[in-house]
Amino acid sequence: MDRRPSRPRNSGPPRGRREQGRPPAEDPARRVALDVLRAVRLEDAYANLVLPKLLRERRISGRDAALATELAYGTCRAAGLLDVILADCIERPLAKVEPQLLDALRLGAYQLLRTRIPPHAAVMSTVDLAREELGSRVAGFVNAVMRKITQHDEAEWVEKLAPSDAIGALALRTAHPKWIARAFADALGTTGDELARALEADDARPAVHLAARPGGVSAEELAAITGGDPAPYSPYGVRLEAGAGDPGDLEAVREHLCQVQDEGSQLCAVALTRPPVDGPDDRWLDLCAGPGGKAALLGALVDINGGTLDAVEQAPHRAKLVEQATQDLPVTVHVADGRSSGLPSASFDRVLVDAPCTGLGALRRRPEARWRRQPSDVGELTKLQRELLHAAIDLVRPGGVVAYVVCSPHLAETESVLADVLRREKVEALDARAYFPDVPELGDGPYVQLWPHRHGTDAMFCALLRKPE
Ligand SMILES: C[S@@+](CC[C@H](N)C(=O)[O-])C[C@H]1O[C@@H](n2cnc3c(N)ncnc32)[C@H](O)[C@@H]1O
Repeated sequence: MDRRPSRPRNSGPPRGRREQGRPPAEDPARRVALDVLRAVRLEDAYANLVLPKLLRERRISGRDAALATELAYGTCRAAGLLDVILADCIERPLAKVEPQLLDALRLGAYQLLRTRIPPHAAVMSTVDLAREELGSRVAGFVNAVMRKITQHDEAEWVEKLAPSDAIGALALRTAHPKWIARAFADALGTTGDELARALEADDARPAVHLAARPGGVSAEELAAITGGDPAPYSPYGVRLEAGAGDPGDLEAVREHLCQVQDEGSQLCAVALTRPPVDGPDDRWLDLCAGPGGKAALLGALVDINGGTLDAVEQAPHRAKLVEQATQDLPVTVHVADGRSSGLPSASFDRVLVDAPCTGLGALRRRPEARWRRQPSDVGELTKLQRELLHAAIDLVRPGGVVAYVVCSPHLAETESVLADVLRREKVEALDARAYFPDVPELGDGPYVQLWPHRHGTDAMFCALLRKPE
């Protein structure tokens, strides 16, 4: 690789002389953020797994941890937007900029455009970090690029660089790839400002939601213990403020009184339990159980009535997580492909298919995911989704209920899967809205699509099907 830094466009002579030669400031927060960006780039790591690990290892807490979190997650989330702006400031294509240097530039650009960090501090700290990474030869270049970015605020940059089509412009403004903005538009329509509100909500930091373990504590008690608020819709939900620290550290989570679980996920799991069924109702199945969030909720609910839950998970390490999440519940974990689990046909009263999906509904929680996912992922997943749903319909008994759930609003993974399966199977689609009581804005049914901007949840989709007697 050519190791010369690229020259910024119209940069003139570097203005960073004052900083050159100065020893790098102690800057643990930015250092960690940069290391997260590197792990995401080089190891396909998940930022929300790497960051807490690095913070623990380096004993970073308090304000430094909060800053590292804001910078690491924010930069990952905004990467595509930052790149469009950086590309305008640098003469050569970004693909030709050294990757470590590009990480530092993205981190700096994020600070300049999307935080209240004073510009001089953002510029100087970025120059320092880049110099630590790559030596003094890059200092002038980084300084010049950063100063170029300060010439406009985010809104001005977006106006300058946005494509002419409405969805493309909205995608840039809300830091989404265009294909994802289009998938949201397909599900929501493009009239009014709802698409903009959906993409904006998807670009914001989400609150942490907890689910109180049924039969353990109530949501009100959990709220009092954790300092959160009872969630508006889930009978087990508690919402904590965004940025309230690592929820895994909460004593209530460690003691299995509750788990971290989006309120939308809670609602979809609970919806499976709500349609009445004639006859026995004590054998439930979770066909795609890892890492075990919904299995823990369902296991606790079925336990109250003396029933059992079977939990199938194909990936052995994720099956272990299901075991851990459900260790004191009547749950049997099977490591198997849900399409050929070996479990007996027509033997379960309720079956959940929480199918593998693009996760486009939970982009808020997985900062880098929007830039990693590709449109080509969708086709492969929808085949698996259809096959798993057929298997679930085989496994449920006549009169029993199947919930098909995905964390995505993409129509190919939601309505199209249902349309295809309903053409081939004799099952009745229930009006799922009836089993999300008091949840507003659920559309025309029969399926439920939750949204961050409407419900404050992930964009979970839920269909409920009944097998005829
Ligand atoms: C959306 S996640 C399920 C989340 C889980 N229900 C929860 O609430 O924690 C989908 C899971 O399905 C698993 N999976 C993928 N293909 C599978 C298959 N053919 N059979 C069973 N599980 C599968 C994945 O490993 C993943 O753990």
